[in-house]
Amino acid sequence: MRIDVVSIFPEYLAPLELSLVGKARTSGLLDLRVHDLRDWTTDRHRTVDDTPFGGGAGMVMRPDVWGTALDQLLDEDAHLLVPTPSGEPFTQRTAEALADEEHLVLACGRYEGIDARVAEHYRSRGRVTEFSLGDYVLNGGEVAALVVVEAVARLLPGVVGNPESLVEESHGAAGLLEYPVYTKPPAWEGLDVPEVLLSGHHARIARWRRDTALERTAARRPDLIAAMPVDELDRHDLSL
Ligand SMILES: Nc1cc(-c2ccc3cc[nH]c3c2)n[nH]1
Repeated sequence: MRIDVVSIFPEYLAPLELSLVGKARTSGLLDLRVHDLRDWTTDRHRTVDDTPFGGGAGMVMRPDVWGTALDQLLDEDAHLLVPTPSGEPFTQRTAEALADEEHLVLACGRYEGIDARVAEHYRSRGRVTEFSLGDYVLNGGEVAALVVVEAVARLLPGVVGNPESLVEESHGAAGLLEYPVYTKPPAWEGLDVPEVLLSGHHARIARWRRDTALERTAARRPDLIAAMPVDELDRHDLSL
């Protein structure tokens, strides 16, 4: 998979040289290229923004500079991803779908955002997804790009050492939150590890983990339970 990330702060993406994503790049599993949007400017000051039509505070990123950059980076099978507070939610399902694609291009905005005509223009030429990480406002799209690259890269075959660990995870196939995990020592600060986990009884351990995941999900994310298909609820012995 190839991922291009365009930003006026390319150094923000430096953490993607580390750990699993860094190894995926070195091994060739992931072809990740980070670009400075200002490399596509033509004026002496390398200007990427201007004042907003209609007035208001802040600056807006110019469509022409983005257009020059994206015309160069987007090929016919590329999927343009634009982080924005007004986008559709980015979820594990989104990551799973993106992990099957050949080429992603992440356009990281700053200031008050990117001129709306950029997404509009490229929608007429290929796939564009404006997405949000959640209902809070960041100062730019770079943090969202870090999240997307990590969430997608870890799903690529060969990136995570033990693919089993991708099966049982939060918001995984069961759509439940993860159960709590424990390791040695068995007692710490007067707190013990749940007995069942020391029993070696795999069926009971599996049941405890599923029940605890359900309890956590019902308590912290009732929306996930409400969104669960009826046959899934039945599978978890849940009836609403
Ligand atoms: N979920 C979420 C995305 C953002 C975001 C994304 C891009 C830009 C550009 C300027 N401000 C931005 C904020 N905030 N929160």
